[in-house]
Amino acid sequence: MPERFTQSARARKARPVASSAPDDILPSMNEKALLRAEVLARRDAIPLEERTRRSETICHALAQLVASSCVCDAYAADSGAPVIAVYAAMRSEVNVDPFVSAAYAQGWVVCFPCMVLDDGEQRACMEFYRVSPRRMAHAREAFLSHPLRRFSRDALESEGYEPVNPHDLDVVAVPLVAFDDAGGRLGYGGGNYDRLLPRLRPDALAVGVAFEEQRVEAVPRDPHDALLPRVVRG
Ligand SMILES: Nc1nc2c(c(=O)[nH]1)N(C=O)[C@@H](CNc1ccc(C(=O)N[C@@H](CCC(=O)O)C(=O)O)cc1)CN2
Ligand SMILES: Nc1ncnc2c1ncn2[C@@H]1O[C@H](COP(=O)(O)OP(=O)(O)OP(=O)(O)O)[C@@H](O)[C@H]1O
Repeated sequence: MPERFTQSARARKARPVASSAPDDILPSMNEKALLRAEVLARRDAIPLEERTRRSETICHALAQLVASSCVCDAYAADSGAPVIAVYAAMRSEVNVDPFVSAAYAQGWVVCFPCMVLDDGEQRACMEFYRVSPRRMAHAREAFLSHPLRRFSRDALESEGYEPVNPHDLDVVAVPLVAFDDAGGRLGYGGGNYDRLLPRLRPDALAVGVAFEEQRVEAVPRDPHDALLPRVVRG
């Protein structure tokens, strides 16, 4: 698909930022860029077969965590289904496909992120779209295979995809570049999850997923950084 869907494509690599940034934020941005590059190299070095095997273990633990959380208890009482945000793995991220399969098998509602650009806006924002098992192949071609591309909200809507309000998310599996034992987290540098996490309901379960190689002593922390105390790692 779907060039008609796409407004622009940008593959991004971690790199030190340009020196035009204000002095007060430059040190942590450069520190983060260097840490990002170092941890991504460590994650990329895990052989694919091993990543697949360890991803399955992580997914199993994640499914158990969600099933035993009070989020699911609440739905069991009124026979509704929890709304779970996941992601389509890129590069060497933990592959959460086995968790997605388990979620569908439980009848949970599954949502994926997509970078959306509104008319006249410069900055894309991350929205979550519900994807039913029936629509999975369509969604994969439409937007899941291009996590960094920016899509037109109207084009997505005309294909039947409506964004989910973050307030309606019960569980969010957060992709990570790096994390520490104090809840510090680092992503690809878009600030997307930093913006999302404070918008979740207080009772929502946000949980990072990562390989042990992604744990670092301390992630540099800025005022905008949202903490993520829970990480399922393997
Ligand atoms: N698998 C997966 N999917 C994902 C994510 C992820 O981490 N993993 N994302 C996790 O975020 C989003 C895509 N990742 C992105 C990472 C960086 C930028 C980015 O740097 N964007 C702007 C900077 C922000 C701005 O415009 O001010 C840019 O391109 O300059 C965009 C998207 C949504 N889907
Ligand atoms: N809540 C926010 N409001 C405005 N800008 C923000 C917010 N959170 C992050 N940003 C901006 O996003 C940029 C990237 O931040 P940072 O390097 O911490 O991202 P990250 O944690 O790696 O990304 P992500 O949150 O997508 O995983 C920074 O320039 C920061 O100013």
